[in-house]
Amino acid sequence: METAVAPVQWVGALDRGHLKMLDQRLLPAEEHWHEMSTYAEVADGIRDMVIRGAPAIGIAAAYGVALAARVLAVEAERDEIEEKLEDVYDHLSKTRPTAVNLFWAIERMKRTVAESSELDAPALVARLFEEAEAIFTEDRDNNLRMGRLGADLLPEGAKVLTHCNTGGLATGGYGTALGIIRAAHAAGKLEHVWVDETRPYLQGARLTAWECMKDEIPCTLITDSMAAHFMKEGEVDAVIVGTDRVVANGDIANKIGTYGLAVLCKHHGIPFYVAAPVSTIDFEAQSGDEIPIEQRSAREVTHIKEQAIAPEGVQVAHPAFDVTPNTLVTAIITEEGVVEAPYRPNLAKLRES
Ligand SMILES: CSC[C@H]1O[C@H](OP(=O)(O)O)[C@H](O)[C@@H]1O
Repeated sequence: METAVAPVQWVGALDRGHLKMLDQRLLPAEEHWHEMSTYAEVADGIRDMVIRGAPAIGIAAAYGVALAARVLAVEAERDEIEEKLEDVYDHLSKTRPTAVNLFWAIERMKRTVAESSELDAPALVARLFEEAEAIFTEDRDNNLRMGRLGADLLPEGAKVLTHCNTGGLATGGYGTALGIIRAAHAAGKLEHVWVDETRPYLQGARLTAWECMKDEIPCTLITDSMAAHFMKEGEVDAVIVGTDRVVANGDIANKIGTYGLAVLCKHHGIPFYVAAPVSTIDFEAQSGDEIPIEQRSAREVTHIKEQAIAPEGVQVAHPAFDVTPNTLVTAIITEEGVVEAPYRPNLAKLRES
């Protein structure tokens, strides 16, 4: 039975309910859900990585817009709501810069408002909650399709290595790369998953290992520095990662450490697959050079929880993502199909989907 946990859940009636958000900073030790009723709370949750993962960030932002409209509708008429939502879009879009799903979801909510000019304020609020729910359920359905397509690429008895967390916690509740791993496991094709701990934020150790153990997927936690060794020992048949942004030429941004895995795969002749819903494709950006790379705090590198693991005042670099050139990508697995090089024309076909 699939036990993938969705990172957000709407609870209660639309007019009185709230958004539950699982605090992923506390996993695996504690499952704590925040109750959110304002877009500012949702924005803080995204910025502080209470919720993280490209699709999950987009879903949360969509609910943030709907919550904002609900508050505005108490006193404002429809047209004033549309005007005031501009500040909400701006506030949410400034939370994190790399995952394109955030901007994709905000734009989709903005388009929904523009296309609902005939609705009065209460009806507009209801329509926005409907759209946020659609973004959520479409993502999970896309994950399931992506999972099946990706699992078909793997050999029987596959030993797969993955990086960061791309499971239910990062999406609408099934996963992109971890969704493929889930599907392969369900099909009896998966022997083993090597789970990169993914320093410094430890999404692999804290989140992916937690999801795999809940689903009884055989996994081994390794430090990021061990990946090369296991590839050299012939213990890795494929690497599957998620992504925060695919651009028009097939370059991809993903959690820091991904580029190194792609180079290792090239050296060892191991397929390097990227799992990406179409919502993660930025068709406007032409190459990876255009992808904004989030720089996060020094403390996330120098401390684990409250324990310092480096001398106070040491200089720290913390790019949270890196860019892998399309030349190192074996295939991009989307819900619309498996995309191979040449990426620019083949990705462009997805634009109409
Ligand atoms: C389903 S793709 C998730 C993607 O997002 C992660 O970044 P973060 O944990 O900082 O939001 C990582 O890059 C994953 O591949």
